[in-house]
Amino acid sequence: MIRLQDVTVVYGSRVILDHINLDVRKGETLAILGASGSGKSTILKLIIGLQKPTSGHIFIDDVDVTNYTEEQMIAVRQRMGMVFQYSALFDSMSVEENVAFGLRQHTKYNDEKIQAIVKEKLHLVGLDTIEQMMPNDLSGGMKKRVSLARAIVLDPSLILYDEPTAGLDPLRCMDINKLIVGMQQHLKATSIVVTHDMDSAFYVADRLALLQDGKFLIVAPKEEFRRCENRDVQLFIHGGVLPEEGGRAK
Ligand SMILES: Nc1ncnc2c1ncn2[C@@H]1O[C@H](COP(=O)(O)OP(=O)(O)OP(=O)(O)O)[C@@H](O)[C@H]1O
Repeated sequence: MIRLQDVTVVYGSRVILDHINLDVRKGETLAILGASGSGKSTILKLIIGLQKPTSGHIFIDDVDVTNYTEEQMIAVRQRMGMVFQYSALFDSMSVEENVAFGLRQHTKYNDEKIQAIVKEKLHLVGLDTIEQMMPNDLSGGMKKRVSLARAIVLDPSLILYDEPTAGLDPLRCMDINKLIVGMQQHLKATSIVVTHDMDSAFYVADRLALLQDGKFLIVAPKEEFRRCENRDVQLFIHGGVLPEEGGRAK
């Protein structure tokens, strides 16, 4: 579904991604982990075409989109839903207008149909009867849900999540984790989740990828990732402190 082939991204003299390869399979949820500044968001930007690689190729549904123009990418992006860090809702628009945005931009549906779809998507993320509220009146968790409803409004085949649980308390994090799994099951979409949150990654993902020094240290199914004996992987899993220093991890 998504392939990054020998991709390098250089900003000035800094190599952010160094000849990386990644396949994201249709229908799976892949979590991309890594320290701050390791290039996780850059990978999302490459996939949605907001960033071009310095070298290498990006394939979406077997089509090489590396050299697509912005106009060509707009059509590709319609098959993608993006849940931004901090929700990125339009503050001057109601919840309904926020969720309807993609429909108004990319379809010719009448108001009645748009309202029905907005209602259905809000219901899917567990928010009923809040269409007329403004983003500033919503809690952080509700904003994330609205952001997710907006992302799925065009029934995307790929959903990209940038730090979906950032800034939420543990209960709200679990709400969002359950929603991510629910969306994947309901829409049969492929999902990529960029996160620092190990618990969230293990909850939502089929496979996990860890970026370090411009490369993937490991890309593996959840259990294989958990059992990986590489010391840096174990340090990342355990938040920098190994359970038994000198124990299993090396
Ligand atoms: N347009 C740009 N020009 C120059 N440097 C950039 C640009 N975009 C990102 N960077 C740098 O590239 C590095 C990787 O950024 P990126 O946002 O992909 O990291 P990240 O892993 O998502 O970090 P975080 O977890 O903090 O969001 C960072 O050091 C960032 O400052």
